[in-house]
Amino acid sequence: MVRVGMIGSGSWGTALAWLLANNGHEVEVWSHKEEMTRMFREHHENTDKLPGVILPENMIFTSDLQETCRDKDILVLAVPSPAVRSTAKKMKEYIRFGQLIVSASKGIEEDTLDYMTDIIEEEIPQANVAVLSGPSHAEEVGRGLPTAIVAGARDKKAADMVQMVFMSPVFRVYTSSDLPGIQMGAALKNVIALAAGIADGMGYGDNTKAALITRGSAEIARLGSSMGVHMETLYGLSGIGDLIVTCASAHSRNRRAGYLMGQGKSMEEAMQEVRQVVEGVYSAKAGLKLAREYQVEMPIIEAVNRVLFEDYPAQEAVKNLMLRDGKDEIAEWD
Ligand SMILES: NC(=O)C1=CN([C@@H]2O[C@H](COP(=O)(O)OP(=O)(O)OC[C@H]3O[C@@H](n4cnc5c(N)ncnc54)[C@H](OP(=O)(O)O)[C@@H]3O)[C@@H](O)[C@H]2O)C=CC1
Ligand SMILES: O=C(CO)COP(=O)(O)O
Repeated sequence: MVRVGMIGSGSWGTALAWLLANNGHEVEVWSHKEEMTRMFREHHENTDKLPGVILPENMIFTSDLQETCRDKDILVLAVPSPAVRSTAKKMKEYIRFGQLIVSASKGIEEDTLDYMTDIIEEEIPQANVAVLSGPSHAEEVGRGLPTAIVAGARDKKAADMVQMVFMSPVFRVYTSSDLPGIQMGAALKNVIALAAGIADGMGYGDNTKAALITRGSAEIARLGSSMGVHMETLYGLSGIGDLIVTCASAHSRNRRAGYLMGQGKSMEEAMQEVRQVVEGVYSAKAGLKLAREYQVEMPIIEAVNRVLFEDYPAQEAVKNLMLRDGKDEIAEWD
């Protein structure tokens, strides 16, 4: 048994708290609003973001960040990516040297192009930082449906610790040393999922979806290759695995937001209707900045940016993607 502090109590923090409690660990859950803590204390359930997943009676809920960080073997940071830096800043003074913090958030910071683990390391230099990522919708993890995921860390001991703590008969955890590769796939799949959702919303078919997933994966691989991440990671659980689930699942908020935009809603209207964090909207600009910095062609990411931020009609964006100059898939002719 280890003591875990769950920092963030949206759908993902709630599902992970449920999983870890089922694994026999002592879990304390921090919410950034008192009203959320009251909801958890009263119902032992996140009635707003993950109804139906009942947390144990003995689980502690609080809005006191210091209390959640104190005396914990592991802290899991599961807040939306735009809130990771500010939350890490607040945590800093409560973290002891070498304390393990696992990032469960998916995103790239727009201004700095930092991954979530970079932000945590910058803000809390005394921490030992890891990441957990892969195809894992909270709605399914919270029902105990078999899921496989990757735990990444710079040192093997930290990755092994995360694997040991999270692993269960319904949650299989692989370890990895490729922190950038894991987080690049995690952030950019959300942008491609917006495109897949837009295509669904416009009434396109499975062929279109398969094309977006495959060519989206090619874009991410091109960038990954320029940035020196491992291709195995991008073709693994946190890359193609998460890309598939996010583009296809009915649970995906990114796909749903895209769907609403494909049906004619604005980005703001779609985000409001989804009522949960749509990370692809925050990572889209970061993806485009990286493409420009590393001079990599990323036409789908570019098209999503135009539709999101320039009011560009989705129909035109699809037409432009289809009518780009003919390209090779492989060009090793004799
Ligand atoms: N849901 C999933 O299936 C998975 C999610 N993730 C990742 O987990 C992260 C969290 O997403 P998820 O739990 O799904 O999001 P949700 O939309 O379910 O919940 C977000 C929660 O974060 C709270 N919040 C908003 N701002 C802050 C802040 N500044 N500090 C602390 N909490 C804040 C929200 O509260 P309020 O009501 O005030 O907005 C809300 O309770 C994201 O990066 C996501 O990509 C990863 C894997 C799976
Ligand atoms: O990252 C996720 C599943 O692995 C969640 O994706 P959505 O944010 O699109 O729901």
